[in-house]
Amino acid sequence: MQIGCPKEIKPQEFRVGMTPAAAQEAVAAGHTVIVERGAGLGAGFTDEDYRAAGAGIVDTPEEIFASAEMVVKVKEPQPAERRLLREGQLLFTYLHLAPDAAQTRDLLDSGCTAIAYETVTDRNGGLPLLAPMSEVAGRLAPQVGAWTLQKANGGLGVLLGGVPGVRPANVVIVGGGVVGTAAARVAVGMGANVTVLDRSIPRMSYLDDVFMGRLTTQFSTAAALADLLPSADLVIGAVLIPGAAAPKLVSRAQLSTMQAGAVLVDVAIDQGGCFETSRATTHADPIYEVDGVMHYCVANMPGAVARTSTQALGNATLPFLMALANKGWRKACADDPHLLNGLNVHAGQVTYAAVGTALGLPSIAASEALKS
Ligand SMILES: NC(=O)C1=CN([C@@H]2O[C@H](COP(=O)(O)OP(=O)(O)OC[C@H]3O[C@@H](n4cnc5c(N)ncnc54)[C@H](O)[C@@H]3O)[C@@H](O)[C@H]2O)C=CC1
Ligand SMILES: CC(=O)C(=O)O
Ligand SMILES: [Mg+2]
Repeated sequence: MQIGCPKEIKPQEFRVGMTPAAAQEAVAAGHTVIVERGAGLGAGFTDEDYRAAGAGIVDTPEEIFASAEMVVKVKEPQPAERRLLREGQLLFTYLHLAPDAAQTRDLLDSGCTAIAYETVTDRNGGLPLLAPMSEVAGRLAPQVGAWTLQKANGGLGVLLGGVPGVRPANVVIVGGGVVGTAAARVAVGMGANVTVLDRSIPRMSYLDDVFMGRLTTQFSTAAALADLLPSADLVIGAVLIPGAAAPKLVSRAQLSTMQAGAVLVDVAIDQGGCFETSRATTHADPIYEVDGVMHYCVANMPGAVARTSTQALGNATLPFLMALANKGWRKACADDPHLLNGLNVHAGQVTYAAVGTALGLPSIAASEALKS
């Protein structure tokens, strides 16, 4: 199979879809890999590294999209990339379609087959291609929250860990999954007073066990969150209903109950955000203020630490990438129901129910797409 890896073009996105190690494995299995010139530089990989792995270097994204049977990326295709997608072409990347009607329409119109990293599952009920980036974004969330809390950035002027004689910051983490747990680990490590809200009792039981009294868990209801907001210094949004638009858990009216200069970090922004006032921002301009409350809503947080993130993502995607290349997407998905769960769009149809529901579009079962 011809596999193509273009340079990411989302603002300040320095990750790359394939590492030289992944290219080397694909080439060793008999596939052809083409990589756009400079695609790996932001993550620390030179064109020479890819050449040494047996990949070809091409100058433009047009060359990649024109000849690759499978395009491997990190972020959802941007409008200029969507114009290059072809009927029958396989796209393997993050998509986050539920909050993104324009992208969904373009993918449907292109006739491509698109497998979304974020809805591929594993046998433990996890999301193995989302998890590595959630580990990164979760660890970054208290770090960027602490930065935003600094006075010069519009924040309260509160140090997360406090100092002897002065209380630490109150950090509320909504959603105790992969992002929430990673965020809790760092926030606890920085000395903050941490509360994690979730609706899964087994999840809270796990957190209670591993943190051994270093944080508080609370069942997530509107009332519980309303109680915590007035004293919260930093609120981290980390909920997920897989494939679906994030539920809005803090309304605009509730911002007035918070302290001026308190900070919301909405990690769930890639699924539309879990605070009513969230709108996606970029690393170039990450924060804004609404009603006195600072918001950080970068949809590609792991791009900030592109070296770590590219390696972590590449480790997780490689087995699936190899299955897709070796068997073709139909057989790979027929053999692996977890990979089939990643199928979001095929030949002009939505193949993931939560995406169809969020956007008011008809959808077919992914298993039906295997037959067409
Ligand atoms: N902005 C960025 O750069 C990145 C964003 N993300 C996003 O972060 C979000 C969280 O991802 P993961 O932690 O991997 O998901 P996860 O599935 O591991 O955890 C989500 C948690 O939310 C809980 N939850 C669901 N509804 C809830 C509610 N109403 N209140 C409280 N908790 C609730 C679930 O029980 C689960 O424990 C996703 O939207 C993901 O796409 C992930 C990586 C990077
Ligand atoms: C998960 C995601 O959207 C990211 O890593 O950018
Ligand atoms: Mg995203």
